[in-house]
Amino acid sequence: MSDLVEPKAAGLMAAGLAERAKAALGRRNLVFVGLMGAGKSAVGRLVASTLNINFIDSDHEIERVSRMSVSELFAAYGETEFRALETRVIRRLLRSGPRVVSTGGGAYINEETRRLIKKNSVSVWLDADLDVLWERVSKRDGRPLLKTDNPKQTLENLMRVRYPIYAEADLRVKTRDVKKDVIVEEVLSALAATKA
Ligand SMILES: Nc1ncnc2c1ncn2[C@@H]1O[C@H](COP(=O)(O)OP(=O)(O)OP(=O)(O)O)[C@@H](O)[C@H]1O
Ligand SMILES: O=C(O)C1=C[C@@H](O)[C@@H](O)[C@H](O)C1
Ligand SMILES: [Mg+2]
Repeated sequence: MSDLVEPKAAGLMAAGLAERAKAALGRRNLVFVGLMGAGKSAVGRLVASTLNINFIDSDHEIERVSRMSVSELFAAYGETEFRALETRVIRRLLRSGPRVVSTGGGAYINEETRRLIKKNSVSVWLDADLDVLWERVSKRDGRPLLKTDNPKQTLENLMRVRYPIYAEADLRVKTRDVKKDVIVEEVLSALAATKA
């Protein structure tokens, strides 16, 4: 079950919050899941630098090892092969924690990948409303699943199918139109409240 972190006033990070969050994480990985545009990559990177631990983005790692972009991989091999590669890459990334890993939007939906994440990680679902996601993803191309006649409708359909699965994540933080620092602080507060 996910714990929804209530928004709180933006401000200076509470003294010791990063230390408490890091202690709660222990040797586990912190894994961001959620739909395209939720901010997994952007917020994940900031959380990692705040905690002073390594950050890796699974989409970037897939592109590095395959020397192809995600769009090229989808076009050349299709989604099924992409998912198999994604599972292999994430299995390897999760082997040595603690690490912050931002996953691609579909990673947690894959049963095997989800099982791997549940084994040794704290997962955070960055939850967001359709309009927030749409505002962000419509600014940049390169998301093969949104190359449809009505990408906003496609995004909404994905929300319907995927949100019950993302809800299996350990933590849930509602992202919205606020500074990334506010979301970072809410992630750290949620993490600090977990038991190692
Ligand atoms: N809280 C925020 N406020 C404003 N912009 C944000 C916020 N969080 C993320 N963004 C911006 O939204 C865009 C999408 O974010 P990001 O690439 O991190 O999403 P993602 O969840 O990793 O998506 P994908 O699954 O496609 O990789 C980026 O330009 C990022 O800077
Ligand atoms: O939501 C998804 O299924 C995807 C999201 C991106 O991060 C990429 O991993 C790819 O475009 C697939
Ligand atoms: Mg990303």
